[in-house]
Parts: sequence; structure tokens; C-alpha cells
Amino acid sequence: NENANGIGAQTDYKIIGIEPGAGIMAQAKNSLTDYGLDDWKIVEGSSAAMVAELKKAIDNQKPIIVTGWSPHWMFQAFDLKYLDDPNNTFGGAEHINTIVRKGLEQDAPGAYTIFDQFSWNISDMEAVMVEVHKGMDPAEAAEKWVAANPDKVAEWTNGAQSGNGEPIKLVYVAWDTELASTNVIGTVLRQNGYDVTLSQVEVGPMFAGVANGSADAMVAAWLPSTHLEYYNTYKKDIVDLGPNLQGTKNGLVVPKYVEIDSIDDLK
Ligand SMILES: C[SH](C)CC(=O)O
Repeated sequence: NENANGIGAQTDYKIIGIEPGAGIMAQAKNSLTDYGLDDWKIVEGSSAAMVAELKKAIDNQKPIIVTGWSPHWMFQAFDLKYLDDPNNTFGGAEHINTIVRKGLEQDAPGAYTIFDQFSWNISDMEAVMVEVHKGMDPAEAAEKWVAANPDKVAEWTNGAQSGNGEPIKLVYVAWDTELASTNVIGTVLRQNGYDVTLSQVEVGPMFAGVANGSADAMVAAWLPSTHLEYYNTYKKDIVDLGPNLQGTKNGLVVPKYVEIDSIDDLK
């Protein structure tokens, strides 16, 4: 069944996704069912591969549909739009929560306080993401942001006793958003006397690691819908410190030159 603008034939009925375990991939698969897109499929890959394909399509002004989320530097690098989601398959505005292991408050009270007070906004995160996109090492981009935002960092460290070299293991998934947030909070903890290591994992192991105590914390729980399944699986074994960022968004994203405006138009 040809759709209104031939977008199916032009994209070989493919939506370019990211890692299979990502919540946005489950949402994208649900959208095929919710909108009756029987001919379409979600291509699994990685965040980096998705963005590389997006850039290649845009360089050649070709149609492409990707799984996208905000904040993301790609909205500043390319002229993109979200497809309307009238069935609300991708949920509304979300938040990203900080999750720490049980026992951290006793073992590293200063670190616990900093995690609990960690909170920043979309423009803060985008500032770090854009530097990383332009080629700066994520740790360096984080140090630059921390140095440029002493007042905000002081809110996070307010009342936190300094560490004495206690190890803090942070886990994260290689999404551009979490590369920024994990390096920033890691820098602040390091500057406050903790021996911080960052470990890149997939989504499941990220939640599992904090739940079984092999990791101390992560700042990457997309809620209330994107990571709901993981959250429900592990919630009795983790400590949820609430949002560190508000107002994220997930959806299907196309370059503005693609003449469709809604997921409905893919039928
Ligand atoms: C890539 S972010 C929207 C988080 C996720 O989809 O799991």
C-alpha cells in the first residue's frame, strides 16, 4: 500500500533505530502496531550509526526516518522535525532520573548528597553535547562546563562532605545525552575527593549493575515510559533519587525537507 508521498518506497520502508535494548526502540516497534504500519521495519544498530546514516541522507538530500530524542546536538547540526504522534505512542515530555545502589548513602554520604542534588536543564546538557559533537573529549567538555558553571555546581555539592578517594563507579549507555551527563557528574565527584570510573554498558546491564551493587550509580533512567520495564524489573533493588533533567522528548524524526508531518502519513 503506497503511502501519500511515496516515502515508503524512498526509504525501503525502513526506520533507522539505535541499540536494540533502548526504550525508544520498543516505542518505535509499538508505533508500527499502533499506526498499522505493516510494511515498515525498525532497523537496529547504534546511536552513532543512526546519526551517520542521518548525515549521509541529508548530505544527499535523501528521505530518511530515524528514532530521535531531545536534547540532542543533531537538532542544532541539522534541520529536523519530529513526526506528529497523535496516538502518543512515544509518550509526552519525560525526565531523566538519577539511580544509585542501596547502601551508597552509608558508604559514601558525600557522593550520595551530590547525586541527590544533581539537577540541570536542557540547555546545560546541550552545551556539553555540542562540544563533544565538535570533537572535544567528553571528559574535557565536562570539565569546561563545570568550570563555567560554578554556581550550579555549588548547588549540587552544598552540604556534601568531601570524599577520601572512595571509588565511585558510574555506568552509562553510549547515548550522546548520557555521555554528557555522566562525564559532568563524574567530574564534580572527582573534584570532591572521589575516585570515579565511568563504564559504558547497554541499558539492561546499566540497571542490573546498580541493582546488584557492582555499579554505584547512573544518571540515565528515562521515565516515566522509556525505561519503565527496566525500572519495574529492578525498582526494589535500587534507590531512585528523582529527576536530574526535565523535558526530554522521544519520537520519529525526519529532515524538514521530507514532506510528511505525522506518523500517520507513513501508512
Ligand atoms: C536513547 S534515549 C531516548 C533512552 C532509550 O531510548 O532507552
